[in-house]
Parts: sequence; structure tokens; C-alpha cells
Amino acid sequence: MQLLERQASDVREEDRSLQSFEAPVSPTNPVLQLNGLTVQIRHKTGVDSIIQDISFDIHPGETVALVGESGSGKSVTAGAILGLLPKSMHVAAGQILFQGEDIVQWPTPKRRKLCGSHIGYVFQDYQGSFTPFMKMGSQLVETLRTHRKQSYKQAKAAALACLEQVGLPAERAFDSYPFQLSGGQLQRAALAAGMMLQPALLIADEPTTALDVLTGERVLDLLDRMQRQIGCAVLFISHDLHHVMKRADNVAVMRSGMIVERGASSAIHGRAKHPYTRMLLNAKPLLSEIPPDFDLEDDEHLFESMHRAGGGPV
Ligand SMILES: Nc1ncnc2c1ncn2[C@@H]1O[C@H](COP(=O)(O)OP(=O)(O)OP(=O)(O)O)[C@@H](O)[C@H]1O
Repeated sequence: MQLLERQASDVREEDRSLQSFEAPVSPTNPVLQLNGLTVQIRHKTGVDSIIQDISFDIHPGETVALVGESGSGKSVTAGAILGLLPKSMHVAAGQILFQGEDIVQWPTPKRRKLCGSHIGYVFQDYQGSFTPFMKMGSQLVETLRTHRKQSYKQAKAAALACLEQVGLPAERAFDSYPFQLSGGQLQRAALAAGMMLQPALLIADEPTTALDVLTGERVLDLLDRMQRQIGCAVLFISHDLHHVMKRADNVAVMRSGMIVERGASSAIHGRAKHPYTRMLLNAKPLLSEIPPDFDLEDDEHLFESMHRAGGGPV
């Protein structure tokens, strides 16, 4: 906590074009609000709607889970918020309000600056989160210096603080290439990168899908802790309704590009109205299989043994 607070005071110097977001966010105003968002894809023969008229909002400190089966439109929704839609897709209608401003029409460079500094993201493909031939430390320092006016020394100190915050042996992780870290360690480092600039919103798109169940739980516990420290809003994307219900305040259930049901996790758990939601609820929960006494915190020994073995994913 202290490390992140110190880092926050170091890194407050902001890009001018985004200064309007420096104002403290009121807990009563949403960080993100989607109003009737519709995304279309162009074909040779015409256009189709991939996302149709979806609306939800996320407040500071809140976690909203966007849940649905493969192909329901979760990642396209994330792509629209991040301004990372494929060329063939465009926002055809609706608003994406970030801290009250509609960012849909913002020019690409302004959107790029917003992402990373005010909107962080962690994707399921942690292998692709980092450039393979650059040491982790250099990549984190570069991210910091792209968004903040910092000397190398300041950025290195902040990057080390973040690596420590996510439970990695900071100096050694800083000096490692991505291939020298295990999947869980890489996803922790990706979380450090996503949270490093203390974003108002973090988008976590299936952040644990590529990890085993126990490592995935560690990463999610870490995400919870960091969210509490930073106070950011989290959009948590998953296909597993059981998995997200115990983590999210609110759930939006998506099917075929539309939100079919929305509500507090507790209400969805006990009184799901839509048959599709009930079908997702009937899917077998896997996390109940974790032994209650399993230590989800200590993976330092994995790092040690990996380095003794000369590197490579554990
Ligand atoms: N680059 C693309 N070009 C064409 N169609 C795409 C592209 N990306 C996604 N789609 C289509 O958009 C729809 C929504 O896809 P999306 O990736 O958002 O689903 P999802 O719910 O995130 O699925 P998953 O859980 O498998 O990631 C799908 O029908 C998909 O085939």
C-alpha cells in the first residue's frame, strides 16, 4: 500500500490533454457508463451488429462482471471501450462515457493515451502481454515513461515497487526476460503493468483462463487487493458465472451481443430470471475443488526453483 502511495505521489505529472481526469472521482458518479452501445462489422455484402444496444455502468471501487459463452461479444465490448476494435468493426450507435465524457469520437492518439494511464487492462494472453526479447524491467520502465514525465531512476523505483506489490522478487523479476517467468508470475507482472499507473478503470479479460485453477485464484486475490488499495473500478470479463459471482458486485449476462440480464451478484445467484442465466448457473463449479487449507499466497518457491533450473516456464 505504502509503496503504491509513494509511487502515486511520484507519478502524478500528467499529460495535458488528459488533465480533466485528474479531478477526484465522486463515488456517486460512474467511472464508465455504456449507453446503448452498438458495434457493427462490415462484410462485403453489408453490415451486421456484433454488439446490440448494451448499457451498464461501473462506479469507483466496484467490480462488474461481464459474463457469457464464447462469441457472445465480451471481448468486442472491451475492445470498443479500449478503442482497440479491429478495422472491420465500428461503434455504430450509443455512448461510452468515461468519467462523464463520451470517448467514442476521440481521435486515436488521445484514446491511446487514455488506455494504459487511466484505463488499465489485463488480457488472458499473458504470453502476449510482454515483448519476448526485452527484459521485464525495461518494459515496465518504458510504459511508465511513455505516460509520465519521469527519469529512468524514478521509473525504475516505481517499477520495482509494483513488482514487489504483486509478490514477485522485484530485482530478479526486473532483470528477467518474460520466458524466464512462469505463467502465474507473468500474469502477476501483467497485473503490475495494468495497475502501475493507478488507472480509474481496469479491464480484466479472462485474466486467468490460461492459468491452472490455483494460480488463477492467486492472481484474482491479488487483483482484489490491488483494487481495494487503488480504489479503481474493474470490468471483469469471464465465461464462468460461478467464478465471477463471488468476486463481482454486479453481473451483466451477455448472449449473442446483447445483455439478457443484469443485477447484483447476490440477486443473480438466488433469483436469476433469464433461462440463459439459469443455464450458466447450472454449469459445474470447479473452484469448490480447491482444498480449503491450500496456501494461495506463497509462490516464491516456484520462482526460486525456476531460477535454479536456469529459467523457463514453471
Ligand atoms: N476480428 C474479428 N473479425 C470478425 N469477427 C469477429 C472478430 N472478433 C470477434 N468477432 C466476432 O464477434 C463476435 C463476438 O466475439 P467476442 O470475441 O467478443 O466474443 P467473446 O464473448 O469475447 O468470446 P470468447 O469468450 O471466446 O473470447 C463473435 O461472433 C466473433 O466471431
